[in-house]
Amino acid sequence: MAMLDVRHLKKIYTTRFGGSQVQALSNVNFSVEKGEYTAIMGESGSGKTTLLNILAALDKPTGGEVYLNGKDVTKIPERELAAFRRDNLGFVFQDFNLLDNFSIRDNIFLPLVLSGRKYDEMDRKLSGIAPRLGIQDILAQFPYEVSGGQKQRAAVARAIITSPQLILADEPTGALDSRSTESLLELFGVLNDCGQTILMVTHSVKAASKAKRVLFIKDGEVFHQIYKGRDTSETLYQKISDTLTMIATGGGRHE
Ligand SMILES: Nc1ncnc2c1ncn2[C@@H]1O[C@H](COP(=O)(O)OP(=O)(O)OP(=O)(O)O)[C@@H](O)[C@H]1O
Repeated sequence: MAMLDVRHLKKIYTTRFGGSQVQALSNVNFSVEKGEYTAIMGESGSGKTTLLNILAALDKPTGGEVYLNGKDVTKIPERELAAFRRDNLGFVFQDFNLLDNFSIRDNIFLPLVLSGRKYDEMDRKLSGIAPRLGIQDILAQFPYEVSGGQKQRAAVARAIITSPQLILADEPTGALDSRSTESLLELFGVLNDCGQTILMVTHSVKAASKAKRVLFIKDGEVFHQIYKGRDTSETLYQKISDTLTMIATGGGRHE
């Protein structure tokens, strides 16, 4: 059984007043096996964020199902959603989403605090991951006192401290300079090598070329996908660029 199974996903937004409708997703189908590292690409407005929000159970689809380890996340009752997300998913966002009034340490602890863990346990978990992320020296500092790259590393620590089934990343390198981008992508690679399943929405060909598989969304469907296989990141980079050019120039479906 696939870890994540997305079936016939459809999302139609209806504007509040005029009743005009936007079809953001028409029929999205794909699955992700445990341990995969997948990037999702597509032109602006192609429905990537909509898809990620539905996978994260932050929004409901108009139709279709999303199974995470056999459980349909679209059917989880509202009152169970926060706990479901906390127990199963790790999030990494473009703008880090750290709380300014919390130290880096407390930001990282937050999901564990919310699920009622003891301080000793939280501290033990953090000691296990902080050196790998290179953030041991900034744990007492506040988000506004550290660099963008450090903030994103703290956000990754917060995402993995609960040992989530799946990391969902939305444009994680979008606010980073090239050095921090490089280091974040390296970190995702290491996490994936250790078995972490990652799904990342990105506009960056560079970021996507570090994944093991790239899905392209167009017109609300999965239009094409590329597996890295034995290719180098450079070869994958070229294949992604070619596909994006084809999409932008209205090329035909490739599957
Ligand atoms: N809340 C909403 N109400 C109405 N339409 C929406 C809403 N959110 C998104 N849309 C529309 O749905 C479509 C898909 O949007 P979405 O944000 O998922 O695309 P995206 O691929 O993530 O774009 P980008 O790369 O620019 O972030 C777009 O046409 C967008 O205008």
